[in-house]
Amino acid sequence: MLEVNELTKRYDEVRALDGFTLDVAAGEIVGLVGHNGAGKTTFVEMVSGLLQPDSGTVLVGGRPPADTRGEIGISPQHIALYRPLSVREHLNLYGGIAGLRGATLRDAIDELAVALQLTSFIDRRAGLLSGGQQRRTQAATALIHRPSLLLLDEPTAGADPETRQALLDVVKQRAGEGTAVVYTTHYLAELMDLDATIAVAAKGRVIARGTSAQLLEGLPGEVRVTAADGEVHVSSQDPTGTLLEILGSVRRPVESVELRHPTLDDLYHSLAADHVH
Ligand SMILES: Nc1ncnc2c1ncn2[C@@H]1O[C@H](COP(=O)(O)OP(=O)(O)OP(=O)(O)O)[C@@H](O)[C@H]1O
Repeated sequence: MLEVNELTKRYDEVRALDGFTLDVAAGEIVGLVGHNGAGKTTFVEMVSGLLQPDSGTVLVGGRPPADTRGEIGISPQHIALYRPLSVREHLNLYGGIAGLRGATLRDAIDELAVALQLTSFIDRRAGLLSGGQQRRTQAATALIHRPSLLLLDEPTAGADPETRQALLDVVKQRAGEGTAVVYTTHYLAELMDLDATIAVAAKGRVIARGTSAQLLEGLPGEVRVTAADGEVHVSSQDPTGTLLEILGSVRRPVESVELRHPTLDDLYHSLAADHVH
């Protein structure tokens, strides 16, 4: 659905993108993670057609972004709502631009209002909403026309747990219907919840890509065993096997056992640590 090949973009001496390549299939959620300044937002802006690359190509469903605007839904990192317009007016506006009319538009608004819990403030002006309510409204403007590609740039930044879960549930549902999703976040736990594949960006390129299981393979976990005569704490690629080995050799009563398998946080630190600007 999305094919991005070798994008480059320079701002004077800063290489914002430096050979950024990423494919996203229909129905796939790709979690795009990386340090501040890794190039994630620049990439999202290029796919949405807001920014031109110096070189490289972007294809959405085989066509350039400029020809596919109605098929893309974007929730930018910074809240971009019209303060005097109500939530319903936003959804009418965005849905209308995408060609939705009459009962189809009304049904789409009703459905999203329930899914993203907008109902209680749907006729309130955006300027009077809380941060979390604005986040949900912004996400709704990206979803209203059922785009085939969703670009969500830190959609849950500053959101409370309920807001976050409502959004994650809608994203999962849309992916289940075949929408391709690029989901930029610093909250790695969200990507586990979404069952997303992961792309790690650093210095303007994707340095690792795969399922979380693929990317976690080979990363060490930790085992800590405390016995009456002291503590053993080791890093191991097979924490369960190592734990059993230690338990087999301990001669004094064991007081506590701690076993930690590698997480996405470990992956993130191991891959991105060497690539900070
Ligand atoms: N308009 C601009 N002018 C100059 N430099 C820019 C501009 N936009 C981005 N950059 C630089 O390009 C690099 C990539 O920025 P980008 O916003 O894409 O990173 P990011 O991965 O989205 O970061 P964050 O996690 O902080 O949102 C940074 O070094 C940034 O300072």
